[in-house]
Amino acid sequence: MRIVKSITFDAAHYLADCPDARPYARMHGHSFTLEVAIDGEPDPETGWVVDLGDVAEALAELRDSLDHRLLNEVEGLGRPTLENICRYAAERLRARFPGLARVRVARPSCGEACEYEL
Ligand SMILES: Nc1nc2c(c(=O)[nH]1)N=C([C@H](O)[C@H](O)COP(=O)(O)OP(=O)(O)OP(=O)(O)O)CN2
Ligand SMILES: [Zn+2]
Repeated sequence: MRIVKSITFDAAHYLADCPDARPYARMHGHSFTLEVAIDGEPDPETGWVVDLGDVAEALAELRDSLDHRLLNEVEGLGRPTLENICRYAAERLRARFPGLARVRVARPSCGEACEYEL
């Protein structure tokens, strides 16, 4: 089975060194959604794959590191693309949730998303 939980966050970023001086080379902001999927067999006693309360706790920590920040300054994130935000989240959640199967980061207002299948 697969359980899914998501958060939203708002953050600023810029993508320097773009070809043709694209507008996103300048600092601007987005609302992001970040969704994780965790696979596993439900425990026969608890009836859950993992406690969604634990997932909520881990996602709140992750959100704290991203929300209302300049993503270019977030340590360990690298160039703030959707791809690197997915990787950043996966690196922080993997050890705690070995069944982590997918991280999806989207910018709904732009119709853009990256899906990282682990
Ligand atoms: N492979 C990727 N390509 C691009 C990424 C990315 O994360 N991965 N990111 C960008 C820009 O950051 C992104 O497209 C946003 O650019 P922006 O100009 O801000 O987008 P919009 O104008 O469409 O969005 P608004 O919210 O309306 O400003 C580019 N490529
Ligand atoms: Zn952008």
